[in-house]
Amino acid sequence: MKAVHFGAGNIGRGFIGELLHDSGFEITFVEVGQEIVDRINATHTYDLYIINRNYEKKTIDKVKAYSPITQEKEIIAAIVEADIITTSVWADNLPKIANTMARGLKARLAAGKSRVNIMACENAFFATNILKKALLNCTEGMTEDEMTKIGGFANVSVDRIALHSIKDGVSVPEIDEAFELVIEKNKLVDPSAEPIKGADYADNLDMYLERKLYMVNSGHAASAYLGQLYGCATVQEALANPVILEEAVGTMKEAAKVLVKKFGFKEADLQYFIDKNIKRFTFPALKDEVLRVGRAPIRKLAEQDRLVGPAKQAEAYGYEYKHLAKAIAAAFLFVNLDDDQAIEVQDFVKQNGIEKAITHYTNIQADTELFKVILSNYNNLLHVKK
Ligand SMILES: NC(=O)C1=CN([C@@H]2O[C@H](COP(=O)(O)OP(=O)(O)OC[C@H]3O[C@@H](n4cnc5c(N)ncnc54)[C@H](O)[C@@H]3O)[C@@H](O)[C@H]2O)C=CC1
Ligand SMILES: O=P(O)(O)OC[C@H]1O[C@](O)(CO)[C@@H](O)[C@@H]1O
Repeated sequence: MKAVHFGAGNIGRGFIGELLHDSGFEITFVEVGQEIVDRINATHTYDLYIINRNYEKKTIDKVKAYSPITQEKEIIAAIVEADIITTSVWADNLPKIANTMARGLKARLAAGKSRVNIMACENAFFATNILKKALLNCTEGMTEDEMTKIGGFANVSVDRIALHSIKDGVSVPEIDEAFELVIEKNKLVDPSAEPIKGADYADNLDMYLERKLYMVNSGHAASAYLGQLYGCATVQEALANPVILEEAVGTMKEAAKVLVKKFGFKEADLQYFIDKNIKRFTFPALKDEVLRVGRAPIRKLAEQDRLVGPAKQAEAYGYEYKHLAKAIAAAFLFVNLDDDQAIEVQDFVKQNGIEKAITHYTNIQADTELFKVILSNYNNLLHVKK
């Protein structure tokens, strides 16, 4: 079986690549980083390291890689022959891969090939739908009809901590042993076939996506943003501070209350889920930088994303959101001179003031209680900043 995966980064090689390999796929990566492409093609293998098993090495074989800049013809040919197509390039980059993927899918249609499962494995709500939109709107412009004829576009929820270190000048993935990949079953080409071993298959993806983004990612983001304010370099350092731990767990609990109401999750199950994830975040051998976990704050402050999403829903249900509001306020103070989004937020706040920034990035209106709580937290946190 053959897989084409766009993005040979931490999740691409460290998570999706591993599962595809273990499910019996030969993988063709499509990757803009030439050094990663060359490294993969040098041996047609790559290594990954499992953090919780004392960084045990695992070698993934039967892989090759193409550059989308110089090898589009080869990528199109690989898409024609693929049994599955996946991505992990960042949701914002999906429009950038759309033309090549559309050309491949159109060539596949022309060749009379069967429908293929397509999944965008990104931390975003219904990322595969975002990819579909990009395929519709790109200059290559696929129609809805063409997409239906050639693809089973299944959304997924992606949960694994995948970091990297640099070995011989190239990044190598380091992964947490625990993971969860939930696949939208009814959108698959054959809903009764389970193409990726180790994944879960569900019809109601909303509840799993919200549990992942609004609980795992809210607590993680809160640790990163507050951690930086308290002078911590890693999430592990941050969560060793009981004040930050309480805030991070608080965001997860506030989100959990919403999910119990909305989807009927059992409170005890979500409490277990919180404890399990705090254990994952604080695993002693893990050194996860607040700069990585807090990266791209504009994406993380968006209305539907990990902090504002649950806060708005909590407000609508009349539930508490004080921890989420504090984490949102802290995100507005996140500094990383290597992160374009962090720079943009800081510049926007400087030029327009925090009030305008809150509404601009979160779409939370100034006349709401949530807005006021975020604003007062922001002003208090200015004094904490180290
Ligand atoms: N790292 C993690 O622990 C987790 C990451 N995710 C999600 O997975 C996605 C990827 O994250 P990471 O792997 O951490 O990032 P990464 O930066 O390590 O990997 C992304 C890869 O995509 C490549 N890329 C970017 N644009 C491309 C294009 N146009 N064509 C081909 N390749 C392209 C980059 O060069 C890079 O190698 C993101 O959406 C992230 O939110 C989800 C859960 C956990
Ligand atoms: O990848 P994002 O959306 O920037 O989120 C940061 C981190 O959150 C997690 O999904 C888990 O909390 C990661 O491991 C991830 O990389």
